[in-house]
Amino acid sequence: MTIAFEVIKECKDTRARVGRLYTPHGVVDTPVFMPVGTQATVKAMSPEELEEIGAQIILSNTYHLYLRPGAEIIKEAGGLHRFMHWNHPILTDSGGFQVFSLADLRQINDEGVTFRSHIDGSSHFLSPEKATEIQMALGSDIAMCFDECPPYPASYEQVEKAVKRTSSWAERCLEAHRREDQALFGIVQGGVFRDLRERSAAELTALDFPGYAIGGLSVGEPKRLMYEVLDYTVPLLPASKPRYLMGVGTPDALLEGVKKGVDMFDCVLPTRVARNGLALTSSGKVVVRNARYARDYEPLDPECDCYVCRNYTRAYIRHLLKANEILGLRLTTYHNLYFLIRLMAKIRTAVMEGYFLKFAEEFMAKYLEKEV
Ligand SMILES: CCOC(=O)Nc1nc2cc3nc(NC)[nH]c3cc2c(=O)[nH]1
Repeated sequence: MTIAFEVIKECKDTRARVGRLYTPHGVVDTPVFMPVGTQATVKAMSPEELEEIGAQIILSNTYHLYLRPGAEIIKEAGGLHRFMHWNHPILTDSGGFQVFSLADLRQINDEGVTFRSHIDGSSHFLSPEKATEIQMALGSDIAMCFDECPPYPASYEQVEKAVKRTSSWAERCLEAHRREDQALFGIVQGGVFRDLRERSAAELTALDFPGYAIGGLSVGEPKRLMYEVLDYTVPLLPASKPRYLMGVGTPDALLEGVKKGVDMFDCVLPTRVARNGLALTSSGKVVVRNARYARDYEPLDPECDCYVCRNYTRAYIRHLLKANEILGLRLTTYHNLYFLIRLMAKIRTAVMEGYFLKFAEEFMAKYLEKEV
């Protein structure tokens, strides 16, 4: 068995659950937040710092690594774990979403996708088989099926077409997948249409994947619509397998997703907003670049016990960011990742000890009470 998942504790009054994901590179306690390491690095963080922060599993992007440095180099280097010196679990996406959102798409048909590289304009073709081969070469612990994620809003016909393709491409990925030490997860599409979500889930669960992602969300739809889709989509997935909500998210969305039964999350938010000088704190967002922090000698988050909050002030980090000093980026990123990973640890404890709903309510009351 390349991957095994066990539910350790279920919440009484919500769908939240604590689980354990066993992978070839180690065990992952869920619910888990996965830092995004698009180009084989979580921007501005070393693997040792990620371990210090408590990161259990990271995500890397197939589309990017295929274009640069190329799957062959990473394979020759001994695979992605060795190449980037990260000896814990790695999940790679299939490249589908990236092609749609980054490359200038030349053509998409039932065979696959022809696109021009966003780096040098060269022409490429990605198919379910190719996306699977690349992920086998990278050697991630969890690979994702090559899917079609429609934009939002999208017509019923557009979404239906994407569901059909995603299901047929999922079969082709399964057919092409040959690595015993790598799990392949299916991705449920269907946009915001209940019958299409039901159809996509039925077709994918029939293929008996070891885990399932809920795709096609966090693509610009209102949050309440995302939550509505989760409410009727999560129950369609096998309770004994991990459920992964892609591209989510903010602290409130993480809490809501856990409440609705999601086990795995990824989002560029903590690293991306750090680059804009925004820190996540227990009482809301702190835009530490603002002049109001020039003489603020408090830590980013007075309630945080991370390395950054124990040793640096808002005034110093603001100075670094204003001066475009690399350390400013690093410190803000370190804290933001720690904040989200710590939040997931608190959520796991709250579920284990039976006070998750109370924890979620108290956290949200504090977090959204003000833009600090
Ligand atoms: C992470 C694995 O994903 C894939 O291989 N395909 C895929 N990726 C997505 C990434 C997304 N990020 C967001 N919001 C930031 N929404 C996403 C949806 C998908 C998706 O449907 N399909």
